Amino acid sequence: MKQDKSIAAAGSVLPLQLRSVGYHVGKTQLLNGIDLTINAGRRLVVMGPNGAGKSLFLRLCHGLITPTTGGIFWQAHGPRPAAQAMVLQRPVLLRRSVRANLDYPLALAGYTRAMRDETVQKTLARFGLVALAERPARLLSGGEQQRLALARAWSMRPQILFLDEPSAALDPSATRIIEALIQQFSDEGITIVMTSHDLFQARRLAQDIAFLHRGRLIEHGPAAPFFDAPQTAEARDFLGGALIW
Ligand SMILES: Nc1ncnc2c1ncn2[C@@H]1O[C@H](COP(=O)(O)OP(=O)(O)OP(=O)(O)O)[C@@H](O)[C@H]1O
Repeated sequence: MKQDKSIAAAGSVLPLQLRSVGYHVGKTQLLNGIDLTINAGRRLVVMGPNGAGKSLFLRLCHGLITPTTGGIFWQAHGPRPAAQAMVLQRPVLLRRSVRANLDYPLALAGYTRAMRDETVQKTLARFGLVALAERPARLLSGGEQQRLALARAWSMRPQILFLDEPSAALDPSATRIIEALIQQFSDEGITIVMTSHDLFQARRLAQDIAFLHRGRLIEHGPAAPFFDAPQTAEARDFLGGALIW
């Protein structure tokens, strides 16, 4: 089942603009002076050493936390609640069946019973989850749980998907499946913003890179030039394996 691109076209929430965004807790400045525009249809990978602020960046964009300085601006229509979704490294699943995990957010979004049944069935089929539909979601394997989390996010027809280390806890075969799904979402027109520790994964998936270091955005642009000729010493060290925090 393909996403209906006309929905995105009718009321795009993108681009998403971050203007002088900062975030501090107490006296500690965790993110500082971030200016960035996230354009529709791109795959942006946020990179940087441990503690650079990658997860905070995603949480700010998604609206889980609010900048303490600057602002985050969606395109004029404002984000309808389901226009953006976030999937965490360890997905938060309800203590209920796979089917119920898919049904619940659709019910919250006001889908009728008939629409929910149809959407859930199509989503189960699309993500290879039919045989697992009645299983308790929390008993699925790590790879299956992540697939369910992506399926649940996708079923809400988001225009932009934030993924925080979507395959960090997974083995290579589960990682391949998650990467293929991300690529398919992108092909369907969903904008992807994800963090990754894995340089190989970033090379496979990124069209654009945002490189954070100590809470600052120090490189941002197309992926190929970043990997071939990073502009900053920090990015060069990071790519060479020398910069770990
Ligand atoms: N609520 C908070 N209060 C204080 N410090 C925080 C808070 N949230 C995050 N931090 C700190 O902010 C910094 C950035 O955290 P963040 O989780 O964004 O890093 P990250 O780049 O995702 O790191 P990693 O690659 O290790 O996952 C870290 O030093 C973290 O300890």
